[in-house]
Amino acid sequence: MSPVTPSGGIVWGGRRRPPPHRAHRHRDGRALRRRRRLPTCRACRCGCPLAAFIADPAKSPSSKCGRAAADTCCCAVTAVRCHTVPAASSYRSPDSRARIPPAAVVHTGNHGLQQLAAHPPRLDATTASPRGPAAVAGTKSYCAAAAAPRAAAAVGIPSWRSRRRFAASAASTTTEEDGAGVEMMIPPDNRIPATIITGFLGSGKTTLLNHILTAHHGKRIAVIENEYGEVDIDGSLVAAQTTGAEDIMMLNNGCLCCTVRGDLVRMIGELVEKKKGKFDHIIIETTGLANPAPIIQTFYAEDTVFNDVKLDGVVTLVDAKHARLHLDEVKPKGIVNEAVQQIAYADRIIVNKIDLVSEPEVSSLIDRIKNMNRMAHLKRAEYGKVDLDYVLGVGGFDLERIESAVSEESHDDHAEHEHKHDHDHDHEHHHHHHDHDHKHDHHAHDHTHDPGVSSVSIVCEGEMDLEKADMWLGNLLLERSDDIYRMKGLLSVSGMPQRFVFQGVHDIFQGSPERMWEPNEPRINKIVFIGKNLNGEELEKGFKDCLLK
Ligand SMILES: Nc1nc2c(ncn2[C@@H]2O[C@H](COP(=O)(O)OP(=O)(O)OP(=O)(O)O)[C@@H](O)[C@H]2O)c(=O)[nH]1
Repeated sequence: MSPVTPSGGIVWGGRRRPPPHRAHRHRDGRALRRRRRLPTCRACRCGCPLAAFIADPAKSPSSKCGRAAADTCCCAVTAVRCHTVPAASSYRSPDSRARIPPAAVVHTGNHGLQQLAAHPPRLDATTASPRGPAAVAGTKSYCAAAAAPRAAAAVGIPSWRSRRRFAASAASTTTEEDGAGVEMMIPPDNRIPATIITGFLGSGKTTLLNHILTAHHGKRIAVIENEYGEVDIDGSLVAAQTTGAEDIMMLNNGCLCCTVRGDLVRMIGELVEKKKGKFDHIIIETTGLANPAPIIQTFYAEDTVFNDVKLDGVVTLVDAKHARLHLDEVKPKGIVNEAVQQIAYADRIIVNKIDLVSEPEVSSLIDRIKNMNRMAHLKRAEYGKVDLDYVLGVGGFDLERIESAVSEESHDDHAEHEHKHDHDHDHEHHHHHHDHDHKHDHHAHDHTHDPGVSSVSIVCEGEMDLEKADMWLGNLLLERSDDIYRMKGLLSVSGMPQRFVFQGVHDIFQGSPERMWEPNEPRINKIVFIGKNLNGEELEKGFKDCLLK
């Protein structure tokens, strides 16, 4: 289930079920052995099999913060959050089981894209686009009553089949369900932005934090500092250098991504409750051994966090001298390599300590990092000295910035390229991305240098068949959501006058129609995946098969 977020996006979570005919067949058409019926989530009735959560409670975002996870899937946590999204007023679903924000576009499990196409945002009479002047003015209008049946569907619909039927009828009905001109205003997204600073042990996180805190930016920053041990060394290092204007909260004796995640939720809650209005930004410094994924998920899965705080970006420090050692480390099966994860989830990467290595060493490290995460911007630095707007106000999880994220995927290469020119070094330039600037055909990168984590980007012209795209993405996430760390895309959907943007972290997915396509604008689809063992050719084929023939 999914709400429209305060910024107008749609969020949903949980494992998707494939349509029945697919669920009972292997890809090659062989019939599957009949599956044992698994208990399903009781809280949101999404139909998610709970086996994974029962077998591995750690997989449930709720389990770490003390909520019972036994009969609740990750969607249910999302559902709780959905119902408490602040809104001008709230809609009570027909069965009165849940409060739904009035403009909630509640997805129907497997047909998020289709639902969106059926009910794109209705433009305000005074606005040209939901992301145009309306967004600047901080208002967006959506069809209110259209949310009602979807909300009902979300809280009470028992099976995938009926949800699908509902989606189909919603798409074709335009009378009372559409609310006949009733429009609701979505409030602007006033949630407090939060930045996660991560990076391996000693990479320069605290140094960067001090650089931010001591700079003149006019922002009032609250800091949550996580230390593995009981003694808050970093806390004193940070505190000693600040003017005392900022709040520094310590989270000791555990790592944010596991043992003290509940404390993070509590701490953010406290900050918001007691000090709202007294700070403009939250910075969270993780331990050097943190896996950012569960921390990112906390921002979506926990009401107390989601309602008041939005994740702005993940900034990862990489120690130019020692990174290779950590990236090369082979971990036992099932254990993640934190250094790799920290790069894979980053929106901004700072290759720090470049004073300690030669230029060719930095360049080859940068090439390697870019192969792992092509979406993140990358800068070199000494002592974390970067412009503040490089790390604050990133909008890495903001749908309004998706386009630049997927388009600038190539720009950074150019920036890096220019950088190389600046330094006038004699080494090879890589023209990896130049091709697609000139032919809007296809292009997929499957970087195999790092067998683990890589980026795959696909660009192709044409219009997407919504049903096929929905099915493809649904099945992909069903099978591979553990391996797909980040995903961002911009789609040209057949019949949708706006561009459709989306971003996801594993199976938490956020999407929204964006500005109108210009009359002569080429209908180009772009999608970028970052994940483990990605097969670029397979992804490209699956994606291109969704194009209207
Ligand atoms: N030579 C050099 N040293 C640096 C640079 N950046 C940071 N350092 C030093 O590296 C050491 C570790 O920096 P920190 O900022 O504490 O690193 P950290 O990532 O917070 O470390 P942990 O909290 O232990 O994970 C400190 O002594 C810094 O002064 C740099 O660019 N060049």
